[in-house]
Amino acid sequence: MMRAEGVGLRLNGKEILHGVNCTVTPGQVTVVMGKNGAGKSTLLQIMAGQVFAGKGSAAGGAVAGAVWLDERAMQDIAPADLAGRRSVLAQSVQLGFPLPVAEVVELGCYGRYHQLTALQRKQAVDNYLDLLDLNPLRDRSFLTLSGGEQKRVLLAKCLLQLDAENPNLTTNRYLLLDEPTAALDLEQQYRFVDLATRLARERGLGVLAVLHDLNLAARFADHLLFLRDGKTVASGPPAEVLTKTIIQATFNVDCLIQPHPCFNCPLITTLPYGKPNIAPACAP
Ligand SMILES: Nc1ncnc2c1ncn2[C@@H]1O[C@H](COP(=O)(O)OP(=O)(O)OP(=O)(O)O)[C@@H](O)[C@H]1O
Repeated sequence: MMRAEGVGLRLNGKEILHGVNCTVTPGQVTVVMGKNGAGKSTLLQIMAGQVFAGKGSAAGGAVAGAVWLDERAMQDIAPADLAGRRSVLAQSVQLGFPLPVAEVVELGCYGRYHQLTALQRKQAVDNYLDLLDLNPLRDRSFLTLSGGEQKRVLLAKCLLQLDAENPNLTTNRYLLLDEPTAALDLEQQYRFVDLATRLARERGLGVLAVLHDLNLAARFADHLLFLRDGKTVASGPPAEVLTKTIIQATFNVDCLIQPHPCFNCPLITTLPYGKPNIAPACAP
């Protein structure tokens, strides 16, 4: 299990996070939601071990609290070990040179490059290119891809880093996704989250995802954490925390919550305040 306990961060006099707890369980999907600037990415970076709890952050603030990866303090885990235990899809990634797609994906096995033969590396790359429907793009420069295509390439690299499809690995592995569906078309959004969920259910990965879409979260999350201004508004299973009051307190929007007509989860329609032209049946 990956756990953040009482995580806090203050930067330039501003409280970015305060006393936040977050758990990622192998086999499950935890989704973090909140308005822009709520502290979601900061929490994900701290949980990823990119900013150490208990030590000064790169930006100068001290991180309070602790992060545990399977009961070991995050800062005690060697980078090479950490690389095989968790991978991170960042919100935005800049690549300064025109690497072909297949080579970007191959960077995922950098940590165990010399343990694999050239053929094994190629097979691993082919496998994850297939999984993400990227074969037609394999020789294209990463820099020429659309934003959504780049996201899929980077996910393939993250999954290869974890050897995510390998059923023989016994250590827990965690996939941390910061707004993975931003820039994806509707089909790809669904496929991306569906794939992450399948890897959790079938391969036992623990998934932590920052999402902005309440309905994707309602459909796929096992656990939801709502943040506002760096503080926890609510945390729990979707059935408990997807309420009008909590959504209002987190996002400042009103909403209508109905049973989903197709899936066993709620369907949330957000409603702007003060709109007189809402049909009476939808009035909050
Ligand atoms: N070095 C810094 N100094 C001051 N404030 C900072 C610094 N770095 C980040 N912040 C602030 O911390 C807050 C949380 O940022 P974070 O990126 O975690 O938000 P977020 O919830 O992921 O937002 P978004 O949905 O827009 O991606 C923001 O208000 C941001 O401006």
